[in-house]
Amino acid sequence: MNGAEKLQMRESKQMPPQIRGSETIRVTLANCLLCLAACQEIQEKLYAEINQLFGTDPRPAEESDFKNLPYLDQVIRETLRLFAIIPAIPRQIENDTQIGAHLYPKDTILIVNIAGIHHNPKLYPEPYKFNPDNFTPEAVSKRHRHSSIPFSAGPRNCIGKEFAQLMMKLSLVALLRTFSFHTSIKLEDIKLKPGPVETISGGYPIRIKLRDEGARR
Ligand code: HEM
Repeated sequence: MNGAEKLQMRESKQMPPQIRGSETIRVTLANCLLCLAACQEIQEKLYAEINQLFGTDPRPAEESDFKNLPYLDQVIRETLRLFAIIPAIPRQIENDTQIGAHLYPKDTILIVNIAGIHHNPKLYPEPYKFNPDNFTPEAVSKRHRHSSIPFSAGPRNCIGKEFAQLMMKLSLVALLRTFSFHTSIKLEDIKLKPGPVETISGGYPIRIKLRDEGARR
């Protein structure tokens, strides 16, 4: 079986279509723009990083640029922490398994609570605040490597992870170079709507402004 056939088989047998497609990217990008609109100082810090790299050069971003945009990476990782769009995943265990004080018999279905991990105050002291500094190299080095798992972990993790991150970075750079985003919504007032991909209930208003011609690159 070649790589494409394997991917097709995994897609058709395992996952609801929303989880494996562009829906995940669309929802995460919308969540990210809302976070940036609600936190202007973070949006401007990100814009400054992008502006410093591109200056007056009108060329579009490409993959090799992203090693020079560390704050962009932090912003996306923090968005996926705060809004774990796939908040939980099931796992059926193959053998009797001891976890802490509990012995789970073979075939038990356990739920990995991704959102619970991401909002654990022992890992993130202010779990409901949008704070990309949760993902500075220093902060990451102090936490367990599975303290942020929006794409799951292990051999069955998300096969589209790299593609999704690339698409989100390309889109955000293009959007932020041209527009600024504004809202009066407070992130703490947002309600989530459960589904295969968790979205924000009822939508939310964002004002999009064209950046000044002088500031725009
Ligand atoms: C922000 C974007 C995305 C997030 C947060 C995300 C998250 C996840 C998660 C949590 C899983 C479950 C893995 C598990 O059960 O351990 C998964 C599986 C999967 N994802 Fe994604 N995903 C995203 C984008 C994508 C994209 C763009 C594609 C396709 C190009 C994709 C393809 C898949 C496939 C095929 C699986 C099933 C893997 C398997 O069962 O072996 N995902 N994803």
